[in-house]
Amino acid sequence: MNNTRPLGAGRLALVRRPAPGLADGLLTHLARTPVDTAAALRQWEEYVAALREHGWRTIEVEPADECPDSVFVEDTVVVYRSAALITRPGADSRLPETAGTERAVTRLGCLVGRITAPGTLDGGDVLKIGDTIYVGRGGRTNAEGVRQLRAAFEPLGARVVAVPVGSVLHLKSAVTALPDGTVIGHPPLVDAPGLFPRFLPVPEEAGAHVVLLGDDRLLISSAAPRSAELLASLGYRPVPVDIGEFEKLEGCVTCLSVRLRDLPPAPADPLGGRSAG
Ligand SMILES: NC(=O)NCCC[C@H](N)C(=O)O
Repeated sequence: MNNTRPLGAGRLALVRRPAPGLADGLLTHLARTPVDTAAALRQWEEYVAALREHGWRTIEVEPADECPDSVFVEDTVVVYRSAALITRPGADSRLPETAGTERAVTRLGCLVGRITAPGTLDGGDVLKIGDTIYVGRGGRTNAEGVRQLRAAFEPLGARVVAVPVGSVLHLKSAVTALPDGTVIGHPPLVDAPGLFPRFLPVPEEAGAHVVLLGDDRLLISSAAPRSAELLASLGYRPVPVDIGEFEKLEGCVTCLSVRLRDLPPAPADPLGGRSAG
């Protein structure tokens, strides 16, 4: 067994540089505390570096400097196989964020669809586990958004499961999944854990969010050391990152990137295929 991972071998993540007005980002469940924009930029750079160090090629979506929340790029698109569904964010101030994301996924050769009014859907409400797509129906994603997601992806082979979300901003503020499909979450914030076939409680809110870096590595907030310890005890290798300035704005490790899978190879791309983990 060896630990080498070929760099640039098909793992691709979209990221978006923080807007100058980041500190004015939306808050729904948290009280506002001052955000240090310079520290946030450093944290974002370290987050991007962590993706790269673990074999991900990162692509910067063009900045949306007029939108304070644009760094949370995950909310603007949902990718399943090679189809990219551009969202219609549930907060009006975030609507202009999608245009740049659409240009980025179009350049990557995705089939592009759009959530249209009156549907709303934030990417943070969508958790994919294999061909099962859980979608949170909450403050940002409405029933019409769920219907449009189903109509877009079920013909491609997905099964869409709607999950009520009440205590947190997005479904993925409450739960994410381990590489084996086990859903993890901090119980006080998970409205319906029984909807998931396997559910593992974690001791911290920030410990509910992991990004699968590949192999057994999990990107996790440094604000969740006890959850990281739990995951390490299960044979995973947590990779902690400090995203404290984004957590003040109800962000988490998942929402700062969009990991792409199953994209067709782009002929002009010297790296070839992009099947991501
Ligand atoms: N997917 C995510 O977890 N996104 C976080 C978005 C936070 C931002 N302040 C918002 O309220 O839209």
